[in-house]
Amino acid sequence: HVWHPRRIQGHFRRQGISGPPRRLLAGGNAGEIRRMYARAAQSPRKPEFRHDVPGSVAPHYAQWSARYGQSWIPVIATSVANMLDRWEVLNQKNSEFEIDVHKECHNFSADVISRVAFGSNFEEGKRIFQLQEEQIPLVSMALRSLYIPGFRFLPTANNRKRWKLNKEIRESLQTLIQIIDECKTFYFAGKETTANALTWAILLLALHHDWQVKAREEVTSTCGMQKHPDAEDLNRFKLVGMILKETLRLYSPAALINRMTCKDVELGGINIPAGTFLYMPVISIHHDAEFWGPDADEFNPLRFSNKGENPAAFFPFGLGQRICVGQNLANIELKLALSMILQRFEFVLSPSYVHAPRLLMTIEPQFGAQVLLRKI
Ligand code: HEM
Repeated sequence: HVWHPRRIQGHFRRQGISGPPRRLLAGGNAGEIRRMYARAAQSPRKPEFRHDVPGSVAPHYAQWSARYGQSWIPVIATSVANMLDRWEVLNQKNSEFEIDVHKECHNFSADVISRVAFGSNFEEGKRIFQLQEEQIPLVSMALRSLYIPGFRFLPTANNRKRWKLNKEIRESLQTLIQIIDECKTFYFAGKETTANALTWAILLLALHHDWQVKAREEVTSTCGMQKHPDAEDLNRFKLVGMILKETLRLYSPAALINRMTCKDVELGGINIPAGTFLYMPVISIHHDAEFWGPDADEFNPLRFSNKGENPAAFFPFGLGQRICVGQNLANIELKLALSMILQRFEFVLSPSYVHAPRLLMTIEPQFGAQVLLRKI
């Protein structure tokens, strides 16, 4: 009873998440919560009919979240900082040095999804990510090849390899937690998409140096060159936000969204029978000159400067009931990582970078994303 809360508190502290101090033998923070409610109830009645409800209804949340912050940001910032510290070590001669940011971004987003969703770090989840990475080309091939009913049950070499990987992933996760399939989606959806979005954002800013300079100015004028951005800083990063949207438009990691009709439907005046496999071509809609104008294929973050977005033309996170549950996390993660990279490094494309976007479940640079960095 006494040790368990301390262990839990230690567990969160190690991940950079602090909270109110624990009171020994007082039922955790229950006493403090009771006092906060009592104070809220005694505070003078307000003459006006105002709607600032949370302070009276959830006083402990209002006060603690203001004092200790919301949890993702410091955790993710620690993860970015670890990556950037490693980059600095590579830069011992204090000159320009090359990094494949594609690999780096994958390790980073793997670390983040492990920490925020599973409470472990990348080292512990490594085997699961390796196995899922091996699965990507197999699944990608299976999706593209001719469909023969029952084929996926035949013991072909490819299928046997898929089954074996699946079994190993399942066994690795079983030791961690019980809701296996949800966890597989979380690991995969949380890592690949975000890693590739960050990779493309870095490549685009390496190519468009003017935007890199403007974005860096925005970041450093808001929170300097040292401080890890907090939630309020992130809200002020308008240009960084526009750059990320433009990245998600041009290189939408989820390039195609699949659906299978479960009953006969009519769509746009066409009858579609049950069991038809449909693609929503997100990437093509994001590049449609009819909607975006003649510069649809150009990098122009300004197009996101004022007007609200049209969800029929811009939906990198999907739409409707199955919209991405990780959208919020992804946006915070991308903004934090990009702004912290801008604080510490200047970068240009390396001559060894070869532009070859390809779809392998998500859109990735086929030969890596080599950029030359220089510490600021
Ligand atoms: C830039 C990053 C990301 C992009 C572009 C993205 C995109 C998407 C899209 C388009 C869908 C809908 C798929 C469909 O309708 O069939 C989706 C679903 C999903 N995403 Fe993301 N995602 C991103 C990051 C994340 C992260 C960080 C997580 C993990 C926390 C995550 C977890 C999920 C899950 C669990 C679903 C399935 C939701 C459901 O079916 O109800 N995603 N994502």
